[in-house]
Amino acid sequence: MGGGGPRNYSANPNDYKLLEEVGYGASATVYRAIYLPYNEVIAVKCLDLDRCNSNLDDIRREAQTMSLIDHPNVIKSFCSFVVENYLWVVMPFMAEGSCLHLMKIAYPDGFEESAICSMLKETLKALEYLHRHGHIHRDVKAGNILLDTNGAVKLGDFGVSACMFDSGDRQRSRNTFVGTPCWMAPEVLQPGTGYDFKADIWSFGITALELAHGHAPFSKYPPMKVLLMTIQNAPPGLDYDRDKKFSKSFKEMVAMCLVKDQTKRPTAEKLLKHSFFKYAKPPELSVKKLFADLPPLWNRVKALQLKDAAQLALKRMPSSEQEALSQSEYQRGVSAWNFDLEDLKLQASLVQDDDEIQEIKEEDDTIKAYMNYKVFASLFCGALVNFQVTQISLELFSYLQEKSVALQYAGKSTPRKDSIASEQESIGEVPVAEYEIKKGKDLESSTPDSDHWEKNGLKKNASKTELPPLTSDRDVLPAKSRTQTPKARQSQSGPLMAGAVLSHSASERVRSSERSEIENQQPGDKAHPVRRAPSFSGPLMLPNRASGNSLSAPIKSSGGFKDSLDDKSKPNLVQIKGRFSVTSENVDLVKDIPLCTVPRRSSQGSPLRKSASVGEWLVESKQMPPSQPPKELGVNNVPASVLMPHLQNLFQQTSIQQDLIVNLLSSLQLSEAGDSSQNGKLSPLQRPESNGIVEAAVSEREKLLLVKISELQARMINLTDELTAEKLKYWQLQQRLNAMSSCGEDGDRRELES
Ligand SMILES: Nc1ncnc2c1ncn2[C@@H]1O[C@H](COP(=O)(O)OP(=O)(O)OP(=O)(O)O)[C@@H](O)[C@H]1O
Repeated sequence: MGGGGPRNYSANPNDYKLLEEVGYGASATVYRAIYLPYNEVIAVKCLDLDRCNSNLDDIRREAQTMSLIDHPNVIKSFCSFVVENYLWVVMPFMAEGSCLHLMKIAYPDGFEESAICSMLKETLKALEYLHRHGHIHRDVKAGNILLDTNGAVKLGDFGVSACMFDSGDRQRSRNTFVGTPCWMAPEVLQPGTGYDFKADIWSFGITALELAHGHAPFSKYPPMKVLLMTIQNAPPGLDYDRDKKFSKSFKEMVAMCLVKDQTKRPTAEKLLKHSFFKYAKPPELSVKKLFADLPPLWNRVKALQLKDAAQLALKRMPSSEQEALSQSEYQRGVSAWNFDLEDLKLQASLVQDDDEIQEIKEEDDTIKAYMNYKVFASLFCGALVNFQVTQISLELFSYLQEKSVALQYAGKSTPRKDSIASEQESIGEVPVAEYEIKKGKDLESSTPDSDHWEKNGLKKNASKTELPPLTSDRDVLPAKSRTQTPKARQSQSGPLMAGAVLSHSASERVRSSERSEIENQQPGDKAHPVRRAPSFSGPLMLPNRASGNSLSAPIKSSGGFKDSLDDKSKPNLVQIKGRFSVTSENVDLVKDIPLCTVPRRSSQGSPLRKSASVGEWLVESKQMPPSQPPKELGVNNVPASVLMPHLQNLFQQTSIQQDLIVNLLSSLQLSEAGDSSQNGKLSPLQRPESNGIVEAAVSEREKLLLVKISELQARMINLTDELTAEKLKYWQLQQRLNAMSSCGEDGDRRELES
């Protein structure tokens, strides 16, 4: 597919030299790149097709649509083509990144009104154009408003990632939607009501609040709560007291957008005439100055990623789970939500209030929480809950494994081990404090190692032409950026034409199996290590982003999006709670990590197990000498802030173990004393014997007690194993039930169809 711009861009990946990563989303990583024939800096968005499950013909169609877009405020694509399992989309490089990035790095409390006004006006122009041409964007948010060095503002994420999730099925009524809950209009969240381009106006209003406050309303809540609040609460808005610094017209404009009744929301065209936009300054004046003193985009992105990684590492501490999940999701600006609204509402109805969420938080025990998820899911085992969060569930498992590994001090390999290591390595190299932007420029000193590409099995451009500096003296490559470069194992590339697309379709059909493969791939084989960093709060890497994100969906009047017709493509969900779910695709993982993540005692003897009685992890001190540092944690490289909670955790567990032994000892002593007195005898300890005899008796007694303790421990292990086995059986039964229920539904549907 040739470019629609004044120049043509080839579909040969060798003509492109990928440089630094400048952004990442749910299923794509964006790179600054050079188009070698023109020596021109461009952006390449590498969309991981394995992470999307939509019809590639639709992708082609949407990509074509995107190339036809011609508006100064909408990012267009020059061309797009498939490189192995990635769709490369070539587009103009927006050197200052997204508004979200800018806020995160330098304006955490939002921008001043004049800048917001300019940004919003440009965005609104883009929406007006898109709506006029029959498109809904569906993902308007600060993360998709892109800025150029001259202050130009463009709406991004149009039709590319969006189209990926919008299969041809969208013409049929369906019930799934992809978007970001905080920005989603109530009618979008309410199945059956249907929505149209006015949904973009709601998102636009939310984006206005986001730019004003530095975060979207409800962003600190988990998605189900956001869903409920959006539907049930009064619309958010600028507060007349709290937001004193903002003008009345700004407040009014926002209020007009955030009306629940979509028919009462203004069109983009009408909104552009609102008094708020009347005196908007040109963005070259109001926006350009915002990034005057900032380091280059890629260094900002790198700093944010490192900060994010550090936060994620801290978040692994169980106490901060829930909120952190939501926050990080939001902070990463990712919109990979895909859920069946009916089912999600079912779940949401169970999340009654903050107390309940708090309860989960306070359990402070991921294992326990995981079991709650199982119970939760069992309530719905017949209902086929389709909250597809395969990646997150894998990450949850990985996290659990990591937690076990960290506690074990043993070198057992886990699927995530390498990514943790690399994450920790990064953290170790750049202290958390340095992530702050005030030191962001330090990152510029990191330079790339050109062999690194090849070492990592990543794409290295065929051309070795040395290029003169292309943008500015800021064009310094960060050392690690290439590890995030997508691989092109074979250059099976070419324009995104039917042939290429169809040839790829075969791989699409085996995506489920590939997904698990992806999770198990070797470290050097990773295309996006940062994006896949183990995290509770990472994007929902969905196997089936089957609808929704595209602005190129034809404008539909109310009434669509009712039936979910793609249940078959959805893996059976086994456990679910919030964003965590275990699908049948995870069965192997589940087996690898025994249910409840209670490590079975292997022939070598696992040093870690779960006590059936105290519900806490017991660690056998013999097998985990305190002096030995945990290998996986890479003590030397991990900041104390990251390590401390692990150590505290460990300390706590060791104390519990000690307490348990002391209690056992005293209770045994008591019972023996009782036995002896009952027999009318003094216990050996009470007999007036010589010291030597007493000592011998005491040591004999200690031995006995130790034997008893061992017996008790062995019993506990057996009980735990039995419990695990029972849980496994229970889970298998649940699986069967699910299968039966989906068979029944299929049968019903076929009957209805016939
Ligand atoms: N042309 C571009 N120039 C510079 N940076 C870009 C460009 N396009 C995207 N980015 C950056 O990359 C990030 C991710 O891009 P994009 O939103 O298109 O990916 P995505 O996978 O569709 O994300 P999501 O769907 O989660 O919003 C953006 O937030 C932005 O910071």
